[in-house]
Amino acid sequence: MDTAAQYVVQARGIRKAFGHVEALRGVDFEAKAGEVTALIGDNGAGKSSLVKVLSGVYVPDEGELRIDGKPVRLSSPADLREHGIETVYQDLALATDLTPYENVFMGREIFRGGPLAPLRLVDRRTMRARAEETFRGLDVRIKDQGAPVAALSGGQQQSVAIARAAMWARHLVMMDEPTAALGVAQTRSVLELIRRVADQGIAVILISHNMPDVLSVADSIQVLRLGQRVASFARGEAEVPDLVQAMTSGTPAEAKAS
Ligand SMILES: Nc1ncnc2c1ncn2[C@@H]1O[C@H](COP(=O)(O)OP(=O)(O)OP(=O)(O)O)[C@@H](O)[C@H]1O
Repeated sequence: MDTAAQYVVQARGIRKAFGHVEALRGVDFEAKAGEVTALIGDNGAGKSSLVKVLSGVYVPDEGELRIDGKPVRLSSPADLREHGIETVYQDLALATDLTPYENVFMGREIFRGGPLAPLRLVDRRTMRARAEETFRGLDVRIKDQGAPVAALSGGQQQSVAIARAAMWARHLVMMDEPTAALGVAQTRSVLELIRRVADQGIAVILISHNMPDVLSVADSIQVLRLGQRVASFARGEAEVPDLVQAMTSGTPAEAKAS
């Protein structure tokens, strides 16, 4: 039986309005450790708004948010990091003139002699070694670790952003359309990377418009429509037409038990 404690993140009855627009109208949502949970829905269904609530960017008007079973109030993205939650946004937020390891540690640098050392010298060697260990652990292969991120392919840049999130996340990584700009081969390798991140015991929330991608990688698929969750499918329970049907005409009454 499902219990609150079994979920890394659990949202209940989340409401968020912007003036007269009700972006979220009592959304329920949950994600488990070690699983990829896809969040799908037509344009304007409320996916980005929900992710922004889960990442502390928006404070919900109503509803409850639990992390590891405990009620939390996230009111800034900094709160989120404290809870071990990372987000990979569409623009990746990489500094393209910096190397992969500098990006991994951007804003979280390690200093020689620790945080209280009189001379704040960045410990490049340790940072690079730790970042490379993370890349290896996730099988992210980057030919030239000393080159700026700008020199990498789109797929490799996406992989650096995902590996960075996975390294810092203790609980949850959220990814907004991570394969939208990629070709076929790069998409496949990023999907495999997403699977490996989940296999490390982290909960992954994946927003995607690409139904075959979602079906290939997700353990659970949750469908939003008009600011509400209208369906929830476990792996193997749905094919593309079922997803499209739920996205375009689902009603909460039709939702399968989640
Ligand atoms: N900051 C905002 N101000 C006003 N309205 C907003 C704001 N953010 C979202 N909305 C509205 O809330 C609704 C849900 O939008 P949201 O971006 O969450 O949907 P989405 O499912 O992510 O859509 P898309 O796939 O197009 O990104 C839409 O009607 C949108 O216009």
